[in-house]
Amino acid sequence: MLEYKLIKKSKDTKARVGEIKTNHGIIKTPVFMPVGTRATVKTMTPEEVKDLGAQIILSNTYHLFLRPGPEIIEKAGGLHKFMNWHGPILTDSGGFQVFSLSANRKITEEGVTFRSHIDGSKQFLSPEVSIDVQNSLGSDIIMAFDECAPYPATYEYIEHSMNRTTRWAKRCKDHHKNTDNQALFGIVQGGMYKDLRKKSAEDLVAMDFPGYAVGGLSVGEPKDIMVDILDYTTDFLPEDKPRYLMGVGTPDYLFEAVEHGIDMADCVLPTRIARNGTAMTSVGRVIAKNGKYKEDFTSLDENCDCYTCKNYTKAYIRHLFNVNEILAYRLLSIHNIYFLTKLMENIRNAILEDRFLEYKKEFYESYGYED
Ligand SMILES: Cc1cccc2c(=O)nc(N)[nH]c12
Ligand SMILES: [Zn+2]
Repeated sequence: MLEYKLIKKSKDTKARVGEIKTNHGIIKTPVFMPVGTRATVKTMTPEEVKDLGAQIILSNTYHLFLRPGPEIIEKAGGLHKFMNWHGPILTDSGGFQVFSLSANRKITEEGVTFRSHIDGSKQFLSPEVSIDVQNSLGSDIIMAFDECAPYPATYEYIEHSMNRTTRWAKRCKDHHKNTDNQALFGIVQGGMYKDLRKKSAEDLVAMDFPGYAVGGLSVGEPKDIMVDILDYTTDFLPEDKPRYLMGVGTPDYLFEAVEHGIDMADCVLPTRIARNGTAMTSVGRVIAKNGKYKEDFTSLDENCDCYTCKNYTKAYIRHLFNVNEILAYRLLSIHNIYFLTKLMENIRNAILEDRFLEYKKEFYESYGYED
């Protein structure tokens, strides 16, 4: 049974520190969750992910539904056993991935038909199918089946989509039986329209979920709109439940999320940009694969104590990218995951010591953000 404990609220912002108790351990929040889309955090072993400070990882219903299929993971004893990760796991419900990955998708009240992006086969996901798949996976936190509406979108489109997502949330809740072991989170939608965000949040809170996600943001909207909608929306979410902002993972967005009352965030960025040769460092982004580092024998980030920064130089990492060595992906993934999990740990400590805004200012100056 999932329980959230609010430990401290910051005085001058909506930032807060808490703990989420799950069957697979306690999560200290605020927390950044690395994404392991297809039952692996790309190029990392679970032991490495754990050593980097990650407390909970994500996996994806859409991908695992298509390959290897929920039956195989259920036969393996569930996702924890299958991938040898014994901490908490959160699975997304599949809706978002259908819209971002598949072709020929058709949304009806019943659910979504689409063509698999792998072999073009006809597939169907619905609130009930999504819950059944997540139940087979055995994740600790499961997400309601929703539509993450595109941006920009008309008020009429968002209103219709949001109300259908609310009806789908009710179907998820009615269908979900394994409530002791899997906490179902509702996902607030409503696009960039405050009255629709309010209605979505209130309708979901009335269904009394154990936690709430804010979806439909970081979908291409300007940052100031995202922050404004997020700040407005979290006011309608209960203080005694976890709040999760989906799909956010750059340092500035993590600071903004925490500042406006968010406890959990996830993003593929740290491992995705790593494979593209980019590192997030204490002095901003470093394009480590860039030829200018050919003879730069300094560490990737002199203020970082991760395995990569302690043992390798920019010149070596650039060499690995230059000759397409797989170790390049691993070394930058190690650093980027550590960087974001460490950042959230530092943010948590700053809230506990009543210096969140000072820490944000200090980090922004060092990273090169304008506040
Ligand atoms: C992964 C992700 C990112 C961003 C937004 C969303 C969303 O609105 N709904 C779901 N289910 N997932 C999302
Ligand atoms: Zn490092």
